[in-house]
Amino acid sequence: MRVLVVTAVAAEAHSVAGGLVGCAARSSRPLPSGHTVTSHLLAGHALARLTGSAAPAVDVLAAGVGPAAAAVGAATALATAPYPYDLVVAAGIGGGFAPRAPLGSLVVSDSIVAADLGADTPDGYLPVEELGFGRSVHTPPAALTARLAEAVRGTGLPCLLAPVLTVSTVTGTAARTAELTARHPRAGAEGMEGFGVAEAAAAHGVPAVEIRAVSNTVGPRDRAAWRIGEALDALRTAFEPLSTRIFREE
Ligand SMILES: O=C(O)c1cccc(C(=O)CC[C@H]2O[C@@H](n3cnc4c(=O)[nH]cnc43)[C@H](O)[C@@H]2O)c1
Repeated sequence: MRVLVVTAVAAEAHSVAGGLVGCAARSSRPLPSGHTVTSHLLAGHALARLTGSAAPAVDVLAAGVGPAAAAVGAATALATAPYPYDLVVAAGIGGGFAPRAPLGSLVVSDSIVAADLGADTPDGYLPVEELGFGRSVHTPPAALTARLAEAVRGTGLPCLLAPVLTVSTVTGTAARTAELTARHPRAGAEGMEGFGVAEAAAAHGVPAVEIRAVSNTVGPRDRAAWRIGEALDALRTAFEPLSTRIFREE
């Protein structure tokens, strides 16, 4: 399986790469945007065994913060890759919805939702579907997300299979948290890139999934409570079983 992992920032990309068991960076491919895709060959990867080539199995890209940067980075990587990808993963730290997704836990997306892609009206929020154009939800393959979540749980880390919201503005008030929770009662996490990555993947006919390691709780802003280091460690741990099990499949 060839996998493109898209993070926002380099620290997240390093955590992902650090979790890819038994491999180091093999090559890097600069994109016209100035970003770099770093390629990793998983040890014993079946494709490499078959071809004898150093074909990369997992490519990691730090594309920038926000859905637009993520979409541009992912789309450019997909369009310029010398081989087709089988899966795109949006990965990074994120806000967790309490009590479902505590600090340091993981959330695997059973849907990737653009939570602010719509219209505000006196009668409430309308998603783009109700405005008559576009889409605000991508649904990853259920069998794949179940296996990803199960693999992550095997590390001992709590892992929720739930909707992951994409927002352009980090939630920082109780009122906004309540609004999002009312609209998405099962939401596990929010981030700022997943929907952009999923749109790019969909344009290339490749399935996409999002994985968030919870660094902070969605709610009133409290910088002292952020656990970014813990979340980056959890992200690294989560990618270990993905690289030893799921990504090795043909
Ligand atoms: O200044 C703040 O209050 C604040 C709170 C949380 C996160 C930020 C960021 O600038 C990080 C954005 C970056 O990290 C992801 N992320 C992490 N936590 C959240 C969150 O609670 N809501 C949305 N995104 C989050 C995000 O994907 C970005 O890549 C600032």
